[in-house]
Amino acid sequence: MTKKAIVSVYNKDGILEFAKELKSLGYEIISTGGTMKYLKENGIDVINISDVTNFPEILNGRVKTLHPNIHAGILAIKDNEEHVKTLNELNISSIDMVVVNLYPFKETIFKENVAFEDVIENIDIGGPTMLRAAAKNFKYTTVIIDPADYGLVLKEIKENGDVSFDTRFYLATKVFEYTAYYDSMIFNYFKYVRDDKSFPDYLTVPLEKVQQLRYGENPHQQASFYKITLPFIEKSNIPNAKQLHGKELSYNNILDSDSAIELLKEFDEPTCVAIKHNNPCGVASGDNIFEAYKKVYECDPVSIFGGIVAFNRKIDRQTAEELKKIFLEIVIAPDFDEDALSLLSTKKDLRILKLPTLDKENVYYDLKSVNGGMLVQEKDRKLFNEDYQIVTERKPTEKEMEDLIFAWKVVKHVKSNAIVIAKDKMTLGIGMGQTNRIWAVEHAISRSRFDLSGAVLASDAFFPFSDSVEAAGKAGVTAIIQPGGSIRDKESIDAANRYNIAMIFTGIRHFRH
Ligand SMILES: NC(=O)c1ncn([C@@H]2O[C@H](COP(=O)(O)O)[C@@H](O)[C@H]2O)c1NC=O
Repeated sequence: MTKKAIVSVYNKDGILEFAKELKSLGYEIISTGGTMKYLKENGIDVINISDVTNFPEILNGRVKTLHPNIHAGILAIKDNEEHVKTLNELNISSIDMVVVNLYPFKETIFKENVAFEDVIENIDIGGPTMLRAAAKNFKYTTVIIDPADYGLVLKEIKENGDVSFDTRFYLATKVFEYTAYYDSMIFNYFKYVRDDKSFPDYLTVPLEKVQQLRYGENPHQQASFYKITLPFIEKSNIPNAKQLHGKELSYNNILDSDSAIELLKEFDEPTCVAIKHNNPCGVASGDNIFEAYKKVYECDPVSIFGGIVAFNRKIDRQTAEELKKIFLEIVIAPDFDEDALSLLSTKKDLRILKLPTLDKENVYYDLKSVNGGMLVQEKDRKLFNEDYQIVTERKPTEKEMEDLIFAWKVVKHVKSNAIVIAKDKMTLGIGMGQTNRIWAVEHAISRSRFDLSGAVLASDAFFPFSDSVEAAGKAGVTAIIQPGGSIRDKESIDAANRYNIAMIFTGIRHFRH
């Protein structure tokens, strides 16, 4: 019996050549309106889908292939006598191949100012229905969703007379991969339009591969990088950064760049951030980014080696000249002066990334994987409560207050237990990832290269004992910012008063695990 293929494609790339070859291999082609017209105009004889359904395409194309004559033809188990008998009785032809790709939902939602009606019309219904039916019945039906697979299918038919089981299984898997992704975009888009910020019972996230990575966190681990393809989430992130120069990004580069960008977003004034192993090793604000970078370098000239450095202003030649002096993995900025870029580009291996924006609106859920699951939370985008309290006898001076806010912004991005000591909008000591708070304080003090007199200290969570305040006081710290909330707060406040330290309770903590 003549084999039959349904061809109904939005993306017509390669379809002419494919259809021509299919015909020459003895297939009959059944097509929908636009596809039929295109194939016929190009000299390929096809059967109108309406001649199979005995029904016109109606409702502006909303219903064209949704018919039992089509779906029974696709879904019948070809070696099941009952199924074959039913097809014969109802005069339904068996379908051997389904070639379908879908309305461009993603491209539509990414259009600027797109009308919701347009979005709705670009939800393909008939296409996924045929694809899913054919993919379910892959033992008997070949299904092609991706034009890249036309060649593979033709090759197998030419060489073996049919498509192999393995290939049909592979093609069916691709269908479910894509239709799940497609539906996930629709679900997230609807939720967004409804302004629904709840945590759904079933969470699907539309993720598209950006890059097959050379390896994961370590060279023996394979890895890939995916981006969320939703138009309403902020663009100031690593998947949207444009690489202007250098080797391809590694897994760890992507993680560190993400941390750098997220920290940078806390600041409006010219600021530079240096990240090493996912923690800041220097952060500073200044009148310009050259000054900010010089301060960052001074914070910790050892750790910055091989680090990631990010700026919230365009990079000029003077700053590029400084950056060029040391080995850095990545430089990130919203833009680069031409001469600065050519100077940095003389460093063969330096990766240079340009950020499209630094906006911080509409973040997607914060997702973190655990073995066998995913933790989902809101992103930590709050800095402190409006009603923060000054709990000591002495209030912070205006200068201390500026430095306290600076240190608080930084400590939010340091792995817990986290302590940041800062002065003149520059980190002087950072204690990160310690298993108790006093060690984080001691680390921040002992690793500092500076005299800490007049410096301020930020702690990401409350002090359980007064020992941290004592250590800070002895080191010369004059003001502290911390959440408060310990049952021993009074002991910390008393210690602060003894050292004439001004202390603020923010009422909000910033653990980062
Ligand atoms: N409504 C239907 O029965 C239906 N059947 C197939 N489609 C889609 O229509 C498109 C092709 O249409 P045309 O051949 O008219 O250009 C394909 O993307 C296909 O997935 C349909 N359209 C939307 O649901």
